Amino acid sequence: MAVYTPVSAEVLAEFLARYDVGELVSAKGIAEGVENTNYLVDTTTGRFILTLYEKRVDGGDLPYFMALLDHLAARGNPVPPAIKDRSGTAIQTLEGRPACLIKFLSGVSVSHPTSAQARAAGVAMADMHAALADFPETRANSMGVETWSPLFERCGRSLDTIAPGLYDDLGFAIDRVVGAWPQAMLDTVTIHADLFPDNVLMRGDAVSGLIDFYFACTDLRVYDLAIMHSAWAFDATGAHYDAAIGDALTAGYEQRFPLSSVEQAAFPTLASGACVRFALSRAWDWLNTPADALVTRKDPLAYVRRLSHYAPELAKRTR
Ligand SMILES: Nc1ncnc2c1ncn2[C@@H]1O[C@H](COP(=O)(O)OP(=O)(O)OP(=O)(O)O)[C@@H](O)[C@H]1O
Ligand SMILES: N[C@@H](CCO)C(=O)O
Repeated sequence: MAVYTPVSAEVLAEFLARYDVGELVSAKGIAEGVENTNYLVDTTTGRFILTLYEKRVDGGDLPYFMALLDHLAARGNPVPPAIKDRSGTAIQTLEGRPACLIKFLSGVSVSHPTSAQARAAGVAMADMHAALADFPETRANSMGVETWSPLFERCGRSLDTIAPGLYDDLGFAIDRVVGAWPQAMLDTVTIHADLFPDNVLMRGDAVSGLIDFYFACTDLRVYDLAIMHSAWAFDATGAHYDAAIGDALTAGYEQRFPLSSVEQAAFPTLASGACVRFALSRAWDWLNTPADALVTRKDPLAYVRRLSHYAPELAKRTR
């Protein structure tokens, strides 16, 4: 589920009256997603997404995210900008939450992408990076390399309740990956930082939407590709790597940004960093979400297992 904050039809109709979008026809909560409340809203003029930002999105970051979406949309990237109301305001407050009405994009996110879809998604990421080259705003990565050790320590020995020995194994991996992090050697740009298959909408083999920019930040460009690679090229358990998908994704990206020898050499470390980052955020959520909550908890171990592919030297310490 992802409706943390209910919005009644009356309140929504009043909210929509600020915009030139016609009148409310129907609204229903969207089950996918875990971070924010999302409604699919139909009006007499079209279809929209209403997002109410929950705990993980800081309202103070919304102007950055919305400027980023406007920048990309203006350059032809398939992203959903927020709709502005009659006074030109995009970021609103609804039921005590920051909220935006967002352009609806057609397409579906695929759970098992084909090579052709992975290639198209790699091209779409490269197009996005090219379009962001002149985006002037910056935002620190709230899940960046310097946050991993503190978050790891906040999880603490409770990690061993997820799997015996996880505290020692993940701590070992974090030390190695952070120690080898190639920060100064690579381009720093604006990145999406969470371009999982569920954040790419597709129509057939074509990308029709890139969504969920709420981790977007200023960080290493090839780290964005590494995050995407780690998210797309494994089965759900994280134990099985699909080389055809990984290669297609990278080949699509390299049409525009061929990886230099330095980037190729850094890639396993960057991808291991992605494994650490998502293992940690999932572990934190796992430990802090009651087992009977309506939200489906994501498996941290699926990311720990991916480390064996990118960093076999860490494998003996991971499962
Ligand atoms: N602009 C859009 N156009 C069409 N569908 C959208 C749009 N934005 C969101 N959706 C739909 O809503 C779902 C949830 O959106 P989103 O991934 O942004 O939510 P979230 O709670 O931030 O999720 P996540 O767990 O991925 O962080 C998506 O899977 C997609 O089906
Ligand atoms: N994409 C993330 C969740 C949202 O940040 C994950 O699968 O762990």
